[in-house]
Amino acid sequence: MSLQRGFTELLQKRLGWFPKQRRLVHSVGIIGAPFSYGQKRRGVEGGPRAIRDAGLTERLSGLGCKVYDYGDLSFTTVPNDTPYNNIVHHPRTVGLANQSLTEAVSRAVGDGHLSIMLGGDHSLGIGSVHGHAQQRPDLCVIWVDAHCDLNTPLTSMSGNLHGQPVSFLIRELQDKIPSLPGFSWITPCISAKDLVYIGLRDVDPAEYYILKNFGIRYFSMKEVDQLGIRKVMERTFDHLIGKQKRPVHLSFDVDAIDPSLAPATGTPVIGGLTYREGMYIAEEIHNTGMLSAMDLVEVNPKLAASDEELNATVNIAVDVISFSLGQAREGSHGKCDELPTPSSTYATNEQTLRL
Ligand SMILES: NC(=[NH2+])NCCC[C@H](N)C(=O)O
Ligand SMILES: [Mn+2]
Ligand SMILES: [Mn+2]
Repeated sequence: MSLQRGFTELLQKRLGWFPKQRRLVHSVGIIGAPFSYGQKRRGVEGGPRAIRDAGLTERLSGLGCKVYDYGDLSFTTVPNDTPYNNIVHHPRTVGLANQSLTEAVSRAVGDGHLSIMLGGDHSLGIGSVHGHAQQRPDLCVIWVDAHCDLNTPLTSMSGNLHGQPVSFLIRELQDKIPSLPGFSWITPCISAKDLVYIGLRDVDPAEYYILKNFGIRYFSMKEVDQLGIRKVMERTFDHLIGKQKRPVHLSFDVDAIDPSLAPATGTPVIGGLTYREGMYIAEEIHNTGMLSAMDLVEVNPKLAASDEELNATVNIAVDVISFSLGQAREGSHGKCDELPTPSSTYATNEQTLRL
């Protein structure tokens, strides 16, 4: 990308030569969600800042996206937020955060943007999908993650709500979900058939029960190995989109990528997606033309053992977003629409020199 931009800038400076107006790819709305109460390791609230500092806006603008930054949401820590059932931590704080995220995502999509939510922990998936669904009730969800985040408040062994968001979203599961303080506003908004997982490799017993008994489609790392990422994506789209196009919500947990590549995250699991598999997923989702909102969550700068680890993780996060928004390894149209000829080069060079 920077090579391409560098080339264009060089042509502009040296030759006074301008390519045709770049094609506008997307109008995107960025929402920062610096939130960590869905799990116990502080630091993941620094995700939005780290991802922005790595140049997200510039990368997206360079792709031709029109970027609108809604800034960071400010979340309230509810006092006396006692655990539900002595297990589930910070229910009121997590519930309230997701309520305001719902509004923010709904507004961004309502304003005509493709919503990009920067987490924060994955409990934020509740509000992001919920807010998206308020505008696009026919959406489907691709959840790229080492974990399926499908525990209910009654099955969670960790008590962390970032391991439970999907259970609040699926209609068929609702008679299994207790009423949690802080969560009364939620209405489930997807069916089990509207969801596909990619990258799973750490699934709890109750989560496996749900995957199997509710007919949820998933491609664990085993299927990625067996089929290859190309077939995984083909089958994902066959299942979710088929002939009837519909909006896609991509919820990307950075721990889907192998921890040797993206180590700064709270629940790393060995044996993850390669960089190339991660980018292939993002490229193919972009190619559907149906991406309407996405999440990039669980980047925890405080868990990086060095600057290299932090940069590696954050750069992958920016790459996943950029590839989902149209960056392509083969290069892309609209960057260079015509080549300068010797005569146009000469003429514009003269002009530049005279100025
Ligand atoms: N978003 C995540 N990183 N989730 C990890 C969840 C781990 C575990 N299954 C749990 O319920 O606690
Ligand atoms: Mn997750
Ligand atoms: Mn995960």
